[in-house]
Order: sequence, then structure tokens, then C-alpha cells
Amino acid sequence: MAHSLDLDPEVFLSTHRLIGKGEENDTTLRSLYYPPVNREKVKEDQLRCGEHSDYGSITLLFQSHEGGLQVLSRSGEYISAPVIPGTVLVNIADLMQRWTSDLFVSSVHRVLLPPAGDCSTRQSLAFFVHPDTDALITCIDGSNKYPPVKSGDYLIERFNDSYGRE
Ligand SMILES: O=C(O)CCC(=O)C(=O)O
Ligand SMILES: [Fe+2]
Repeated sequence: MAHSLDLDPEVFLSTHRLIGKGEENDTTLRSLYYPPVNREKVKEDQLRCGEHSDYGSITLLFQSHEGGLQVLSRSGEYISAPVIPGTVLVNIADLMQRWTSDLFVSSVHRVLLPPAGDCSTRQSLAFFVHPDTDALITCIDGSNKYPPVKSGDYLIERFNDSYGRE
């Protein structure tokens, strides 16, 4: 990713040094199990996972073969992301968009219900990658498009926006 922006890779590497080393990095692995869908109880427009973008730098997504993931294109249409066995899907997340002054755009995505009559379950693994909690994220182009923010503070802000402040 850094090379594609003509950047020294250390810009990203040096700010992700503490993954898996303790409390100073919020990178998380989440196992998501979606149970079979009872069609009689489905509401209109119900989804398995509602439209959102992720908060950190990137997300590595491992999906089971059932599929259902869709990504919003820049022209505003949802595109199904095919499951390609043995591959990992990489989503750009919001802090990366901010960091790169919108050169990389975070992907808005959702997970659809299976088609009617399909009782399959779905399993995915999402590895939400975050910069180190104290890493100061400033626009890499030197602009002030977004004010500098510490990775950990940004995450707390996003959690508060999503789940409500105390
Ligand atoms: O289950 C999936 O494939 C996507 C899950 C997801 O987007 C998320 O948990 O942020
Ligand atoms: Fe997501």
C-alpha cells in the first residue's frame, strides 16, 4: 500500500509495531457466526450485517463459501464480493482514508441474507487492524484535510458515535 503511494513503507510499519504485543494496540480478531435465517420472522430490508465501514487501518476478511458480502462502489451500487477459496479480502478502513487524505477510500460494506429457502449458516473471520494506540495519525500529504488524531482516541470517538456516550 505504501509503495502504491510512493511512500516509505515505514510510515505504516512503524505505526503497527505493537499488534499482538499487549494493550497498546486495538487490533482485534472477531469470529462472526450468522445462524440460519427463519424466513417467517424476516423483516423487510433485513440484512445479516448492516451497511457500515470499519474504523481502523485495514480489515482482513476470511469468508466461508456461502458469500453474501457486498461492497458499495463509487457510483453508489452494491457489488457482490465473490468468495475466492484460499484468498483474503482486504477492506480499507476509515482511519486509513483519513491518514491518506482520501487517496484510499474506506469501503462501505454489508452482508445480505441468504436467498429464500436457503438455510445455510455463514462464518467469517475479521481481523481489524489498527495502528498503535498512541500513534498520531496525520495526513500523509502534509495537508490539514483532517486534524491529527491519536489512533486510540479516534477509535473511542467512533465507538461513542456508534454505541452512544455514557
Ligand atoms: O461477516 C462479514 O463478512 C463482514 C463482517 C463485517 O463487515 C464486520 O464485522 O465489520
Ligand atoms: Fe465490516
